[in-house]
Amino acid sequence: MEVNNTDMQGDPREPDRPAHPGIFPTCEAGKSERKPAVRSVDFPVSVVLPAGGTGERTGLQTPKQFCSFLGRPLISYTIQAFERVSWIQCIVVVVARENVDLMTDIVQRFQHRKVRVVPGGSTRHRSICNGVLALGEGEAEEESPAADGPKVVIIHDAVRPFVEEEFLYKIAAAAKEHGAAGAIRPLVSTVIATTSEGYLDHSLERAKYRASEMPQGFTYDVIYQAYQRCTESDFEFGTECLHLALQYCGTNAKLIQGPPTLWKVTYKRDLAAAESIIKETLSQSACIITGGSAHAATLADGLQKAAGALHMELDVIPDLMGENTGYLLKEWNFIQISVNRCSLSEVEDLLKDLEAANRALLHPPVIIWVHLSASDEPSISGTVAEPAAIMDLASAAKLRNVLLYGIQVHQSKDTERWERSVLKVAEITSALIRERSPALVGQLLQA
Ligand SMILES: Nc1ccn([C@@H]2O[C@H](COP(=O)(O)OP(=O)(O)OP(=O)(O)O)[C@@H](O)[C@H]2O)c(=O)n1
Ligand SMILES: O=P(O)(O)OC[C@@H](O)[C@@H](O)[C@@H](O)CO
Repeated sequence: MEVNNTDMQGDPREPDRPAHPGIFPTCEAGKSERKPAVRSVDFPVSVVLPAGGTGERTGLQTPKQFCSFLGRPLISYTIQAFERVSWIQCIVVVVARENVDLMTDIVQRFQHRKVRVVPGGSTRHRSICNGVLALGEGEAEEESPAADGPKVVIIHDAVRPFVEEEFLYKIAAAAKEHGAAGAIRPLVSTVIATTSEGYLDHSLERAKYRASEMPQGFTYDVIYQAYQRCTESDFEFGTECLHLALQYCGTNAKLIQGPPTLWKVTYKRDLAAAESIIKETLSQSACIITGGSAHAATLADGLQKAAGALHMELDVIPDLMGENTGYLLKEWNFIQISVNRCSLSEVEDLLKDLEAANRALLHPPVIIWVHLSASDEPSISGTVAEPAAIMDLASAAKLRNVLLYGIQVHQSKDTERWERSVLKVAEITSALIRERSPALVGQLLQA
């Protein structure tokens, strides 16, 4: 099994690769061609997600792993990042005893698979140890774990939601080969030692050091024995599993430089950053449904031309039939254009399709109903949309975690005015998709 060994030799000042938060399934229909094939391991791998902390440094009452973004707790995003990896067998989530019921409810509500919830301890090491022991429950002897335990255990802070499958592969493969492996990142600040009086004692040469991040991987027997042999002081004050492997098992971890997305949510500002990344990732594309109307196709064409400046990729289709049904499985944003048709039947059909695809559990899909009044086309049912109708339908959709917005636009014969209207539709659409604001749900905005 070939593990890419250049990761460690990378220049610590190398330009960071663009953030690719791996929070969405890489196997989404129709998008898999945009992602390189991911590699798979051929040995059993399980995961321990320590989530038993209180998140004091956020200053919030709610532990950060349970803070919600777009209706889902942070930990659910992290679990999703692991459960979508086909070669991961079991995910043990370790939470404070008082949060076991809450965590069990989250697992059920978001239909997470392969997950076990176990009570944590008073420190991170104690929680991780509980998770490791839970994986090996069975006929474990003193110095060796249960025979049916996993070959490799990946340990990953539950508050690091943006982990990519390819990097998990690298860590698991290196752990299998070397007994332990860990993610590292270049240091941003220089590390200094202080005197007891609070003065500078000395500083470390930054180029020689790295920040230890997560995920980390261990062969099960290494991490199991490390926790069997470590001291109470390790349990109480330690922060580094790689150190335990070296200190108590003589296992020197292979270090692999990871992408910048491995950062840990620690402070309140990190929660805002995580929400921004999640929203950004959901907002990169949209599907315009024209219903086969020439006027709608003209508007769609104008929106596509404006989309580049709005950093969005727009696909235009007449309907969601045949091969276009794949959009229901891969797209998060839909723009339904109705021409001189105040009936919301097309939107109602789209809502039914989305419900059947069961996507809204993971993230709130967005539907933007664009009512285009074209003066030279016979009106089917009035030329002005009824605000109350869309408000009512949007309220019903919200209960199913689908966000429905409306835009009213008139196709002017004056080219300049029409171009301005098209640009305004593009700007409103982009903002609605990017922000997914609950406050604007059911509103009929004017372009
Ligand atoms: N007794 C503990 C303490 C921490 N953790 C987990 O270890 C990870 C990294 O720890 P950290 O970022 O320090 O989380 P908290 O301890 O919650 O944060 P704070 O120190 O601000 O309270 C988190 O997912 C946290 O939930 C744990 O499982 N059990
Ligand atoms: O110290 P904290 O509990 O905030 O976070 C844990 C981190 O120390 C840990 O995730 C990495 O440094 C890798 O060991």
